[in-house]
Amino acid sequence: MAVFSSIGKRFCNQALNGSKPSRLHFQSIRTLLLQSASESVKVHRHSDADSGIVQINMERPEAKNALGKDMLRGLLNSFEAISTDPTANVLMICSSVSRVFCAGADLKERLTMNVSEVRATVNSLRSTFTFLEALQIPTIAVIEGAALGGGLEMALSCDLRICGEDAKLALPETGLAVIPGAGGTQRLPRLVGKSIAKELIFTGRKISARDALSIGLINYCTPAGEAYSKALEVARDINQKGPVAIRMAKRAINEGLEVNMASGLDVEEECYEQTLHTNDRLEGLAAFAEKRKPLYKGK
Ligand SMILES: C/C(=C\C(=O)SCCNC(=O)CCNC(=O)[C@H](O)C(C)(C)COP(=O)(O)OP(=O)(O)OC[C@H]1O[C@@H](n2cnc3c(N)ncnc32)[C@H](O)[C@@H]1OP(=O)(O)O)CC(=O)O
Repeated sequence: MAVFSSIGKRFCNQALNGSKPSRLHFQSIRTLLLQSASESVKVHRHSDADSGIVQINMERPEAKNALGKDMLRGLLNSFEAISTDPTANVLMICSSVSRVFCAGADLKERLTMNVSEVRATVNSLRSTFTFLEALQIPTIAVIEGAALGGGLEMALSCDLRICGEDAKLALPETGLAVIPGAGGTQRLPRLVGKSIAKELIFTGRKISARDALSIGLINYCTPAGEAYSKALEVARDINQKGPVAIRMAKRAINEGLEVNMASGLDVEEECYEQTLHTNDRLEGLAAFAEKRKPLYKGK
């Protein structure tokens, strides 16, 4: 489905949470509703100079964006569609629900499941977030309010995390007598180190955006309500770069960090090679020589 829409004032929950609005809240951001992946997941494409920026909005207010079956299916469908779209350059994952990014696993649905259904659901959460992490394009989690359990695990699967200062982040699963099962035990320590990750997972403690910034869990802590504006600024910056270069830089970093330095440098060489034969590389040099902005086509 493709419907022109404007996500202007309600593009993300920060516009609804009663906090002081930033200038950007009053801009109408023109987007195209590409896909209603499910009742609770909507995919928008930004237009004009921002085409290349794709945005997923989670919209399940009655359950604070908890990851029930419909939401999870919608997210996976969206990620799959974006993975095959050569014109998508950067993805922002947002919430349309006030004061919450995502409340994690759907605990009411979970109550009705037997052991094998729980196992299948957790496996599905884990594989969906692994798919998200493996997307070739940069991904940004835009967090205002609560990012808890599976909600934080989704954000951990993104490349960047940008939070309003009222955000609260936690992996509270041990308080429910389970462990973070959607990648949290693996991605959190890789990001913040073993010792801090253990403390956060053992205690389930909620931390503020400022504390999250200080331990390297997030990239920016903005004034409350301004995470979206900052994320859009970063997305616009990325969207203007050579698309093949951005994909190759992400691949080189992700694959290189899983191996030793010598093999990592081989990965870098292989990724550089992919940029060598693009018209965009020549366009970058021509634009420099002609003192103008480059116009990249992703080829
Ligand atoms: C991925 C794996 C595990 C997990 O993710 S475990 C889940 C971890 N998440 C939580 O423990 C969060 C629980 N929710 C809250 O702490 C709060 O609801 C909130 C998100 C901080 C919001 O608080 P607020 O006061 O604004 O709202 P309410 O608490 O009144 O909630 C409104 C409404 O939403 C329902 N709800 C909230 N969270 C969930 C949820 N996770 N699942 C289902 N429903 C949720 C809440 O019950 C209220 O509904 P009512 O019918 O109105 O009571 C690993 C693995 O998979 O195992």
